[in-house]
Amino acid sequence: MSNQVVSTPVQADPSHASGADAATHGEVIGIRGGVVDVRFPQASPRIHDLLYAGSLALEVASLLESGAVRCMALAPVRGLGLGMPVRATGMPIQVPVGDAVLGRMLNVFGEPIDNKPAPASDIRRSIHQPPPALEDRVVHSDILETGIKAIDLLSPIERGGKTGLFGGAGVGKTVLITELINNTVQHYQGVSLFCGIGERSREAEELYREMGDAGVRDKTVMLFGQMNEAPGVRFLVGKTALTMAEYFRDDQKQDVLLLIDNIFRFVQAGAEVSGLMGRMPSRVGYQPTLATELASLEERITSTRNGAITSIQAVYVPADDFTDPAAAHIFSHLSASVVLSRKRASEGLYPAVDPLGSASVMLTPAMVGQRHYDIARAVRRTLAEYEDLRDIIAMLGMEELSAADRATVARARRLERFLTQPFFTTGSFTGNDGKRVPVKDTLDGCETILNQTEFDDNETDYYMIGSLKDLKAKS
Ligand SMILES: Nc1ncnc2c1ncn2[C@@H]1O[C@H](COP(=O)(O)OP(=O)(O)OP(=O)(O)O)[C@@H](O)[C@H]1O
Repeated sequence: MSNQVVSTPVQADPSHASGADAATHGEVIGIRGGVVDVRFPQASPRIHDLLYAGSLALEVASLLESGAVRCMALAPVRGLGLGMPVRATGMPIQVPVGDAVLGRMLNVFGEPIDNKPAPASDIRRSIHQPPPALEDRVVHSDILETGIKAIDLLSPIERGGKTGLFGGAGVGKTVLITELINNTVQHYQGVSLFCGIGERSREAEELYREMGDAGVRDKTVMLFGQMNEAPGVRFLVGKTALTMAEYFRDDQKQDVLLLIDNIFRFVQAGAEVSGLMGRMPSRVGYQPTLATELASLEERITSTRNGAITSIQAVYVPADDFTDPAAAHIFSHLSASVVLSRKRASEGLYPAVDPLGSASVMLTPAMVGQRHYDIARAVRRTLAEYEDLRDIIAMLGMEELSAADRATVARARRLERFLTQPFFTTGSFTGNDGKRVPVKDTLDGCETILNQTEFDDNETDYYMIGSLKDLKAKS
């Protein structure tokens, strides 16, 4: 199964059949990793055109002098040599769109990697599209409930907006995005697209199986350009996903849920390509075109009068440094950010959502209601006060605290534990059955803890439960 995902078949060469003329023929004049230079003696192709050197697909990335072009290779360049002939197709990568791609696992060309025949769609679209015009965009003011307590309470997801799941290596981004798929896709009125960029093929395989088990594969499209694939593929697969999402939104007038794991790998692939293209690196070694490349993808993820694209994107944060230019740029595109903290993960407080670092534009009284807003603020305040008291507790012990501070600590520790939650997707290795908690129960639970004055119960009873009703069952 996993070797299905890792394979990088190339798109059937359309110029082959049509008998391309001399103007479409060039030769390889330079190879530098995944970047290939080609000279065309007559008319040179345009930016984004697809070329073929044998069966190796290339995409024109920039124009050089005297009919030469610089291209990204879309598969390993092994076997390619200087002087080899190259054919231009005269068009960009075009992928199938529409119902035929539903239930399928595809690559950057929209070709199957699930051992089934190619999607039978008459409609193909170029993967390079402009973002919708400003006047066509609409802002939705609706919340997508996830059933995950920490997210629904502190960083509600905007329907038609973009949410980022930020975190360093191994803090639970993939687990969280898989749980979000499990909790939202089944209840979502529309289609879902999952785009795997630069992650492990094993995760793709697991996801494919889980989608099948959850019975949601039929209204989901899965696209992969994984870790082992050429940087050009990792750079473009997000655009393939967007092209399919745009068709569902604009032509079929459907709402689309777009999940991306991991958008940082798109930036990273751009940096790899940029280095090979010979561009001077910019801050922290990133490509000088980071902001425009990211915008070319993010600006297309938007809602119009036709339908909404709600996107949830995992964002790897290198070395847990949130000032990293890639993380900072991605952050600026989002309406909600869920920050995962290594400290909480190391304490086993999963999902490791940082209550003080996570935020959402939806967390206002007008959007979530005054009660939700007040409870979220009180939870944050209590946890922030506990953070401040931690050093004193570490040095002097709990005994030195005033009665009021001791009550704050007791409430905060109960809140921290109450905001953990068993996941459906981790049930097999934690032994805890997953729980989907309605936001009403989350608010009731937090309110009860915030109003608590007697602390004779056991704080560990609050760990890994769903709503407070489970606490009674547990004790
Ligand atoms: N909600 C959870 N419940 C229990 N364990 C979890 C949970 N989330 C994460 N973990 C543990 O943390 C490990 C890493 O999680 P995950 O693969 O999601 O991290 P990641 O942030 O995607 O990592 P990477 O950046 O390396 O891809 C999991 O294999 C699991 O053991």
